[in-house]
Amino acid sequence: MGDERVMTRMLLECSLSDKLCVIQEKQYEVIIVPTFLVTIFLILLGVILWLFMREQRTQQQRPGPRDIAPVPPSRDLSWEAAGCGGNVALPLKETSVENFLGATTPALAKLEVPREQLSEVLEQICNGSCGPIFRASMNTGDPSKPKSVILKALKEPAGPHEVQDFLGRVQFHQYLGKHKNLVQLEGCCTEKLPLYMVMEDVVHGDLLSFLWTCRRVSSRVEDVMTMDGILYDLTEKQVYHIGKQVLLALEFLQDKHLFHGDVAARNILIQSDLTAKLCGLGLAYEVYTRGAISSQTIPLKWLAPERLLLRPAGIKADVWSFGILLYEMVTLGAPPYPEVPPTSILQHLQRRNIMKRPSSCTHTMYSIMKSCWRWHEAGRPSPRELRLRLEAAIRTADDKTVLQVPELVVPELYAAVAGIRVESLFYNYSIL
Ligand SMILES: Nc1ncnc2c1ncn2[C@@H]1O[C@H](COP(=O)(O)OP(=O)(O)OP(=O)(O)O)[C@@H](O)[C@H]1O
Repeated sequence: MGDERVMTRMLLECSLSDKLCVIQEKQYEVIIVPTFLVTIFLILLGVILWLFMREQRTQQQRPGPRDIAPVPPSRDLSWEAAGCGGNVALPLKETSVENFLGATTPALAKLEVPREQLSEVLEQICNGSCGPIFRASMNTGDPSKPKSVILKALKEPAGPHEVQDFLGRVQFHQYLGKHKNLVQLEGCCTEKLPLYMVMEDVVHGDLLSFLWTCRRVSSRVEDVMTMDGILYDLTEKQVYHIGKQVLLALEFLQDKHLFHGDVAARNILIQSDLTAKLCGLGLAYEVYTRGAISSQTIPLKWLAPERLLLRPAGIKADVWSFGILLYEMVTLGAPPYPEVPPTSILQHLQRRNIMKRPSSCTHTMYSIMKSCWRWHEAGRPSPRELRLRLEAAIRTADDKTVLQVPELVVPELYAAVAGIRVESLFYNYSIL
């Protein structure tokens, strides 16, 4: 150490007693190293601030759930859904699908399900708006307990826009989080093509098929029909029970400044204990990304007047459709306004016509339906108010008489009267 000091002093050409030389000798420790450290610190601080401000700017540019200002939907009110990525307006910075997946997937890493875990595809259920929907088996780690899941795939070939839209849908589910009356995202496979959303399997499928299966001649409770552990009968009380769960899901969406946009029996999944789960969240995703529904359209007979008139719509349009859903349930899946052609529905409503009370519907339930079908949104109850009315009605509702409709459904006829393309009905119903 001492030798080193003498050497340094010799190099600096100063004597051992020279005080200034001590400062010069220690300049590395006293001046240069701290200055260097402070400079590094300032550079790091600058980078962090820049990253923070960039993040803030992108968040402001993205129309998030807080700034949803409903704007009118597009003029195209056909019956056909435009589907996944059909009309996504987000700017696409990455040009290749691989680049895009590489840049986006870290955000979804938490949800990533290793593909090896998805052992076998059991069946294709239908073609959804983004691509085929499969039922598959997922390895849970315990070979004796494989789990059945639903895989919503992105159809191939897919371009960057479709990929971006699909990933946006996955992130939307992630944003929504869990609610027991919304179909649940379990994970995703998004690191490479083909892309999948992994959803919980709601085994008994959609409510419309369930309602059709409930149709039968007999009304005796002893003749209760079961299949795969589900009871195919429905009482007034159960109609309220299912309706209440749908309203809880709508309240959840409303709290997030969203609305569903396509409330109908075909978009409700049902479990054997009659737990109802709202699915078909494609339009809610549009509301989330754009603040309004524009690229997809839904069957006209479920739409509130403001939607038919292409005016801004919100949760009260869902309330209108909820009234139609009650009608669907109490008639065991009859098409709404059977005597009105789908394209004349707006004129029909403009003449202030609403559906008559079905014979199977009590006056209490019909008065709830009528409150949903008030022309002006402001006059309709909120989902919460409706739920409270349903909860009050449940207390005195009939829990014994099984709803019955003897006529069986011919899907093609139903589709024509309801104004739905028969291929877009994912029905899976059995005549018991
Ligand atoms: N989790 C699920 N469990 C059981 N069946 C399901 C599930 N998800 C979807 N299905 C079946 O697939 C059909 C279509 O589902 P869904 O409407 O969610 O798909 P989609 O056409 O991709 O809609 P969107 O684009 O609006 O999300 C349902 O009616 C149902 O029969």
